[in-house]
Amino acid sequence: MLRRVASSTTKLLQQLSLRSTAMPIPRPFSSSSTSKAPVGLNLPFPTPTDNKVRIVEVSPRDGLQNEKSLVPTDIKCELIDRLRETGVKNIEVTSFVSPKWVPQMSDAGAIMSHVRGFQSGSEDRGIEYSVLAPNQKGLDAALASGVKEIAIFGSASEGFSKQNINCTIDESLQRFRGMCEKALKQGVRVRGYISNMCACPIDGLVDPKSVVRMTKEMLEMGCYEVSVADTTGVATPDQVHRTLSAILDAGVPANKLAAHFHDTYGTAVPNVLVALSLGIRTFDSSVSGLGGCPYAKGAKGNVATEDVLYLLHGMGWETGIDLQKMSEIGTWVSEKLGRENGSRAGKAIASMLAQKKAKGEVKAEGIREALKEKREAKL
Ligand SMILES: CC(C)(COP(=O)([O-])OP(=O)([O-])OC[C@H]1O[C@@H](n2cnc3c(N)ncnc32)[C@H](O)[C@@H]1OP(=O)([O-])[O-])[C@@H](O)C(=O)NCCC(=O)NCCSC(=O)C[C@@](C)(O)CC(=O)[O-]
Repeated sequence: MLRRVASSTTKLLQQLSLRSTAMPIPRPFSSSSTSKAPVGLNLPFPTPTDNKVRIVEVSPRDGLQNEKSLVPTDIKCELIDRLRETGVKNIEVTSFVSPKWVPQMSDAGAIMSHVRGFQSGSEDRGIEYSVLAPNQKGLDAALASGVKEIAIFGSASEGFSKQNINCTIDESLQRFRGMCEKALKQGVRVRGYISNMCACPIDGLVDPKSVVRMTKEMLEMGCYEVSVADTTGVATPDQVHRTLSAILDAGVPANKLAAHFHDTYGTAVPNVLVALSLGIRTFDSSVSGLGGCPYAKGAKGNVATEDVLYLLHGMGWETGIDLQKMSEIGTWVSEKLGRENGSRAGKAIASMLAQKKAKGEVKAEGIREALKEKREAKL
């Protein structure tokens, strides 16, 4: 997400009547929009028949695509290797996009040849690896690299569509149709992404109708699921509720949707809760909250996987992912990239473990006991 979008302080700021700070604060939305506040939020606790949530770990792609310095390919491969040990079943590993615009992803072929190593051998643990493809050229390169799943990505707003993928919404849908046809014929699954589910950094507020239309078209053309994204992390839970409800009210089943939140204003975890309360059971997230929005200084990355896991596991939802291992990856990758760990849960867990270890009270793998002790101490 890129060049053509660099100085986007325009309509959204005007609509929000805010100072031209790095990112607009989305507070005035509710007064100016026609949205009705949700009547009440029923906390989404699991039941014996509905207790599983699927996490799509997007750190190798969305988490790294905006890193300023090129991350060495072997670090990316090690990140994937480590993620494989956590129990996560979906990893978005890279994207076949123009290296002119996203040099960080220019090693997509090398990443896929690493991934092919597990897919072809006995190492396959039922993990699905996906890659982004923006056009036929990207699709052909992805297919040649042996992918089994691609993700196409469009925007619910025209401004962003033109700047990110160099075409209008209509053109993008037409392009995606051809890509889907070709991928599906070769037995490759297709996932759809829709950016700017509530607001666009260029066009301002986004009409849910546009998100509904794109979701329906992407499903019709053969996407097995559509991930609806708050690209710049400005949406508040009422806005997310409004847009997701509009999609569901249009007849799209919740199990065909995923939610993809960024955490610029700290609303990503509450937004996960809202999506969960509406029946959505698939969430994209990035270890240690890696990622960032190139459109606005100060914008943060994807919602941190550790924060989502802490929320879900604490409420009784099952993800099959080991929070301790994920937190350790968060610490490791933050150090490798010279970044602060962007996960609150990850940092808290790391510091609790460090204290315990310093006192000789816990071994490296003893975090579950440490968390249990903490919980019992609270009771
Ligand atoms: C959109 C296009 C494809 C338009 O590509 P284009 O229409 O060909 O125009 P262009 O001017 O951008 O093309 C520039 C050069 O890239 C080449 N090119 C063109 N396509 C490819 C390709 N697939 N692989 C390799 N090279 C490619 C193309 O042939 C040309 O080569 P040149 O003639 O200069 O030598 C290109 O601009 C591009 O790849 N842009 C990058 C888009 C991108 O990666 N955006 C970020 C990911 S989306 C995202 O993060 C949102 C998401 C999914 O996370 C959800 C959310 O949070 O919102």
